Amino acid sequence: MAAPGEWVIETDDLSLVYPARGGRPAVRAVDGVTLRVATGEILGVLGESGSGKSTLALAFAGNAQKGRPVEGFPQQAGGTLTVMGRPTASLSSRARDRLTGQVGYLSQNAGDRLDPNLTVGEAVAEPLYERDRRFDRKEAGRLVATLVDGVQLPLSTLLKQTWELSAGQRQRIALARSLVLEPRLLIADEPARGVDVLVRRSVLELLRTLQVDRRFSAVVVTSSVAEARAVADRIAVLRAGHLVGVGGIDDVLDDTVDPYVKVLSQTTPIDIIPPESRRPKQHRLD
Ligand SMILES: Nc1ncnc2c1ncn2[C@@H]1O[C@H](COP(=O)(O)OP(=O)(O)OP(=O)(O)O)[C@@H](O)[C@H]1O
Repeated sequence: MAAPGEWVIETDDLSLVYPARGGRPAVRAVDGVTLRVATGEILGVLGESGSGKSTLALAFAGNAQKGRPVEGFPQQAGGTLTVMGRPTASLSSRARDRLTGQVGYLSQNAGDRLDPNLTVGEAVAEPLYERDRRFDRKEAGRLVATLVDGVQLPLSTLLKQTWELSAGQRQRIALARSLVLEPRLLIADEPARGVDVLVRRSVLELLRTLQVDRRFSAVVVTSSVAEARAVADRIAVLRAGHLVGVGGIDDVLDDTVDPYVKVLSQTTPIDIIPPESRRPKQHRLD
């Protein structure tokens, strides 16, 4: 258990709302969530569709505020959220930009959203130049090559256009891109959702390997116990915006009386990676 001050994310009774817009009623997507993420751990977030996982991930990446939010982002309607020591509710826009720049965010479809006009090398390096137009080219090349190697793709990939890659390769490149600014915290929202089941696991295992090597903290939204086991130290389970379990995976699955968690806990054993196999030894190149 981490000592006080070693939490990279802390929420207390956090509620997140999408305000009413254009005739649509307001939606309370997250309701009264209290949890903490320790420095250096990966917290997996599980829950059925619509339970509030993506909304929580957006807030953890620094995108929720007290005032009226940008379209698509939630409003912090109650409670507190502190990310890397900074309460997020009423940051100035400059402080918010600084925070969102320090947190890596990987969305479900990040691979598909890579600019098709860029080479892979340019796509991975782009955040460096968005932050500092005069960033040293040699240093950028070194960082990008290390990351592309880290996501288990050959360096020849750097010269390809992003559209030339498979969906799984694109998602790996998106993972590399989300790490190029060397974030202390990565928020990954179902980072392998769009890719097929086998490749999906390899993306998650890669994320785990990179996290061990680079020692960042992470919150990873996943859709199955197997994926959570492959990647997370602890899990938090959401149901209809409420936190219904948090802790070690087996403890949460054993202890709960929540019907959704019960269903999760009955996932067939074949779907579950045994602990001794969690550290990937080899990666397939897809
Ligand atoms: N931009 C938005 N505007 C209004 N309501 C939204 C918005 N995004 C999500 N919601 C609503 O908030 C609730 C939680 O959605 P959220 O996407 O966080 O759930 P989720 O657990 O990530 O679901 P999924 O697994 O399907 O991605 C749902 O009722 C959803 O309809």
